[in-house]
Amino acid sequence: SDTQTFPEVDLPSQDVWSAVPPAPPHPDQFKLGPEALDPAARMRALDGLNAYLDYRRDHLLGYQVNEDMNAYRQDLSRFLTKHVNNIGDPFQDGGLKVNSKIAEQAVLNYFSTLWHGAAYDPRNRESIWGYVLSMGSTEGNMYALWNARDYLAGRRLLGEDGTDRPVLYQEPMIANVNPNAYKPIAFYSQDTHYSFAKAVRVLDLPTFSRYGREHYRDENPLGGPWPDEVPSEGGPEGKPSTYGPGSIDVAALAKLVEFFAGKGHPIIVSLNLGSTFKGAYDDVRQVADTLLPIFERHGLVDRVVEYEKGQSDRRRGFWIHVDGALGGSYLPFLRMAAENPKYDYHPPVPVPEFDFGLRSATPTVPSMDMVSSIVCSGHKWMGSPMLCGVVATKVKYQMQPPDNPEYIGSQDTTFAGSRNGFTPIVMWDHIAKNSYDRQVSLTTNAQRMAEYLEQKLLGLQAQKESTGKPAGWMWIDRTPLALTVRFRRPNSAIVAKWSLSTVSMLMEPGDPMSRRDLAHIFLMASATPEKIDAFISDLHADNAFDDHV
Ligand SMILES: COC(=O)[C@H](CCSC)/N=C/c1c(COP(=O)(O)O)cnc(C)c1O
Repeated sequence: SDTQTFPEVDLPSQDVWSAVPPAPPHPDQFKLGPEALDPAARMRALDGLNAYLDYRRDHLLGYQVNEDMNAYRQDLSRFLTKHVNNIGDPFQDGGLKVNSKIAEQAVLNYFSTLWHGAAYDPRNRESIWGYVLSMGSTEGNMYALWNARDYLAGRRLLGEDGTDRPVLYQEPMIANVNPNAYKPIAFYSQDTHYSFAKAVRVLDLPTFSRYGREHYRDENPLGGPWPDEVPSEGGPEGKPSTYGPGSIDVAALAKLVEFFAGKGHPIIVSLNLGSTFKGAYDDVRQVADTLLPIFERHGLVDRVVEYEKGQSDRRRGFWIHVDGALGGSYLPFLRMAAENPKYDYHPPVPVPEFDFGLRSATPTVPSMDMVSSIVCSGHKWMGSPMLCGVVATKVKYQMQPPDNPEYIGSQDTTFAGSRNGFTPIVMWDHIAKNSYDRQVSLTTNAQRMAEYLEQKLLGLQAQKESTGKPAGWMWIDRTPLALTVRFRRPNSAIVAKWSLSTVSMLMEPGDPMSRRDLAHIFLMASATPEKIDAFISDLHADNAFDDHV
């Protein structure tokens, strides 16, 4: 336990669990027009919205959000008296001096160390560059896929601008030997967050599924029609992946990657570290060790990219991205807990490796760093009143930006234009208050809360079974080390009260009789035993599962 005292969780004093939910604000109260609102009416609207959101905050269980605002109000409200904008590169001060880049740099270097990379140094191509996101991990994932696409498409790297004309998306010389040399293909599993379907659309980056259907129609190495995404691991006794843990099927991924690498394509693989519905962790170590021999076999470990006038550079032909939206910010501490006997923490399965320190080798390829980019959200595990996060890659992968806007006094190396300057301060403050030791206790406590919830649900299920419900009636399931537990969807009132996230799943694809309506709870730092008990007591009501069979 940490000696440092911490402010109490920033929750209202009233007894929220039995309180009647405040009415949602009425749209008429918020109608805006040519005239300013009467001051009293304006405050009534804001007061009503605030009371409503306080209640919703105190009952949020269904999403990966830590609602403990950790006294940011006391310490950081002064930064709301100015517009703070980190436009441009985080490590270049730029022309807009009202920026918090000093905090952003500290946050980035903290994650570089946490993810076993070297702190940023533009002269060290292995060091870690990144920036604090103005959206959430959707922005980070989109940026990482954009970086991967252009890196593998042979576009010019940052700093390769010694040419006699502006290097704006200069194309490489198309290798006449391999017409697919600069046509990267993206792979991600069926449990991947929907932001990837959006990102590949925005970037016009072909997935193996799209490119396979368009160019290799009847050649799916898995047999049958091309699947939309890489299959996730199957369930027990050969059951489909709907019964599975939610992690990627590495053997299936290897077959698909082998096929496209064999056709000469460079490869982009995105892996989940805390998948959206099941909280599963893809086995990054197994993927890296399995794919490296394939990359080596097809000349993707080291290749020459040639430009006109005899210019060229050497780079790899593959990119592994880790979507650590959820797990990127707490798994390092779970690993510390498992590795240091002083914490007396014994995980049920090994804590996955995933970061820049992960290296693979083959008999003929010496130790090689395998992860090219990592993302994590700040508003999930850490907790933040506004969206934020970190995207990180290595200096050696940075691309020449599309333009060079002199008027911002910095290179335009990020995704956004204006960038949030408040959230780097929030992330900095969170980190400054939470030592590694404290983080270890927070993350092991979350594991205990997940186990606590699971036991409570199993107890309720036993009661249901004793009154005639079939065995396993509540469909309770938890992937090992996941921060979420999934179970039968309760009635709509309970779903709304606790902001549960729900899905309807055909457990046997194509069989409507196998439909399960499921909900899940994420055990974030703000999911206290009192909150869990209050939720469980709602499930004991006779009608708790009424409007969903
Ligand atoms: C249904 O739940 C969600 O969509 C949540 C976001 C809402 S909770 C903050 N997950 C977002 C997410 C994202 C996108 O992150 P955000 O853009 O920060 O919402 C990327 N990757 C994974 C594995 C995710 O789970």
